[in-house]
Amino acid sequence: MSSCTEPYTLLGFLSRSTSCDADDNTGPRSQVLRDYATRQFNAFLWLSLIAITALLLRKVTKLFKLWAKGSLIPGPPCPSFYGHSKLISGANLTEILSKSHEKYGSVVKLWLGPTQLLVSIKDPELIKEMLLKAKDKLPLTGRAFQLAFGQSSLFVSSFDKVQKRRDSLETELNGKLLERARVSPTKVVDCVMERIQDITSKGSLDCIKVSQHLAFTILGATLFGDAFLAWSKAAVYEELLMMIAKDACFWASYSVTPFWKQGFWRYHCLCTRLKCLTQDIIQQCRQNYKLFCRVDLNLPHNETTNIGQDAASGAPHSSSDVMPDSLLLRELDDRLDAREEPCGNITSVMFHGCLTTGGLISNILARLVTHPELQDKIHSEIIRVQKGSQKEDQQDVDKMLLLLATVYESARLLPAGPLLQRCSLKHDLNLKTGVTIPAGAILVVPVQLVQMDDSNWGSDASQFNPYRFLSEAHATSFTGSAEEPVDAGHSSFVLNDPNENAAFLPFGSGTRACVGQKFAILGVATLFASLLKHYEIRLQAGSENDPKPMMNNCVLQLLPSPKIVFMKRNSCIKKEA
Ligand code: HEM
Repeated sequence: MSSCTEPYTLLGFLSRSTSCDADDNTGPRSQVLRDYATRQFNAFLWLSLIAITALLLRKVTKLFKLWAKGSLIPGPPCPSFYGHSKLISGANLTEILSKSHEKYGSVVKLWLGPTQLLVSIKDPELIKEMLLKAKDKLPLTGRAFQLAFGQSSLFVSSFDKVQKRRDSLETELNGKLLERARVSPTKVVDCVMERIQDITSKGSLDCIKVSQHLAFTILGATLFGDAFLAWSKAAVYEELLMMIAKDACFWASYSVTPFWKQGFWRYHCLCTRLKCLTQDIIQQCRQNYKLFCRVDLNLPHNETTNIGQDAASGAPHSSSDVMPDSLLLRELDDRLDAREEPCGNITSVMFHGCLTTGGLISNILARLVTHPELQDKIHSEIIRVQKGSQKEDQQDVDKMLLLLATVYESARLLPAGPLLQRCSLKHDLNLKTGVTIPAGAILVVPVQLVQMDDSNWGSDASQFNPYRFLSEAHATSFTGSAEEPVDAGHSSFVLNDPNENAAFLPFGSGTRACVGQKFAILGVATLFASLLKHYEIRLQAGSENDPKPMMNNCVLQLLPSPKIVFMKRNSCIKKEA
């Protein structure tokens, strides 16, 4: 029997074709080829169909699981197919959650649509457990940062992607950078005061404006060093940051990036300019550092410092100033993944740090001007601590208990946002109470409610009372309430660690907690120690003194922002700054 009559496969057919070509005509062979192609194509279609069906089945199973597990969590019944989304879009979510928690307990669910389950937790111990176990952030947060500043390894949804960078940033922030933030406020205050004088000469000054400058300058000076204080483009950088903050959440809320909208391209252009400016300041830092090193090699130390100062366009610095900045910038700028945007991490940290720190400073300013007696006490405390201190230029804020308590209390009463948000992208979350939260559900903590709840903070929970963070040295437990104000200046009083109360959450908690907490608290306290030593801050006559918390540029702030004036201290004739 001829080999040409053997059953065919494509390989067999092709290998035999040359030998058979001579005596066969081409008709049956092309037929065979066509049949073969048809079979392969059919097989491909079948495989695709099976894969798509499996994918859909997986999605449907996941959806059924979400519905089944979601139905076990207490919450108001769904008013329509779209769940409570219509209700939420027209009203304040915190208010809705407050009512739901009152009715259904400490874990409550709301459907934001047929596929989106929101679970809110209000009990501090459960919150602590959830924030430890739920390691991912909502994709929306990651998208907002990515859209503005490109791929980075901070503020990303998945915990695995941020873990390494979080740890190294935390070490730097709580080490060298904290030391630096403790030393630089006098320079920062001087720098900001120049701008404040400029603004007051043109019009009035409000808490938000001042705090934005202060936060921006202290963070910039800490991250980029003294070169930042002499940087001519700093004002443009600050303005761009604020313009981006206005729109960041809006553009990120589109599930498909709206390339067809003109407004988006304007926003994109602002972000690109901000990234270029970040590169510019980094370049300046590096040049200063290189110049400093060159000079350092050739000259004795005293001369080195002087020449280094001249070189840095008038920015004074010393060798200890320059080194940590360069290390941190290298650390943040070092891309873990080739797709990461150069400077993406640095710009993200500046963005988050400026907005949140600015919010906290503005809140403290508003409290100080509406509580002048407290401001006087803090001023006395600053003077008293400084008298006993060896270092003239450094603020010993650890001993300024009332000042620190004021920072804690201001952060408690007005967190950066009304909700902390998390999710567990891959696994269901089993809480000790037996509640199971399905994977992919949006987990929120209504921080404003928790931080103003009588059961966590006592009957004066909604009042501004920094003394709640101070207690007598022999008192052991910290309940959060302080019936009798204590004399903070008396050495027998101690400052309570705010994190001992599980309901203190302005910096979040658990696996994705803010890595800048210690840095922000001590940095802001040091800044106020410098500011209040030289200036008295007063409410401008006729200004609003009962502002309410509202969202402004991505953070909660007291609005309308109180108008303030700065009065120089220790001068016979107090003059307005
Ligand atoms: C008053 C100032 C600040 C406030 C109120 C604040 C607040 C927060 C909050 C609420 C979170 C989310 C926490 C959670 O979900 O559990 C967060 C995350 C974060 N914060 Fe801050 N923050 C402040 C300053 C800073 C500063 C100055 C830095 C760095 C220089 C910083 C770096 C970070 C980082 C890197 C994260 C993300 C952690 C992650 O996604 O894993 N923060 N912050």
